[in-house]
Amino acid sequence: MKTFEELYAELAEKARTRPAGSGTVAALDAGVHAIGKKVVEEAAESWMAAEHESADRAAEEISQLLYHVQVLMLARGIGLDEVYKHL
Ligand SMILES: N=c1c2ncn([C@@H]3O[C@H](COP(=O)(O)OP(=O)(O)OP(=O)(O)O)[C@@H](O)[C@H]3O)c2ncn1[C@@H]1O[C@H](COP(=O)(O)O)[C@@H](O)[C@H]1O
Repeated sequence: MKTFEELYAELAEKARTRPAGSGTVAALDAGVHAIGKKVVEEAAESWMAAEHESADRAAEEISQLLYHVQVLMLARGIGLDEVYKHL
């Protein structure tokens, strides 16, 4: 288990070191447009799971949404603080 902040730190490190086999590195290389499409796809899956499936399934889809949102942030060079200041 990891927190939102711990996942962001892990993904930022992947972006910096670019290890072979990293899905995050592949997503970053695909670019903002492709990442944005994944965000929308996972948002829809989160909505459908919340409406029609168990809370655990919805939580799983939401975790994937949060992952792709973080990848989008990294692709645009947006840090956690830049988002938090708007909360
Ligand atoms: N938390 C996640 C995470 N959540 C979602 N995903 C990606 O999002 C996809 C969502 O799964 P779906 O089944 O909904 O999508 P899919 O359509 O089957 O998948 P695709 O064919 O579109 O890839 C997964 O296949 C993963 O590619 C994630 N990929 C990585 N992480 C974590 O990110 C960290 C870095 O991962 P790597 O960069 O791969 O090393 C690790 O701690 C991972 O656990």
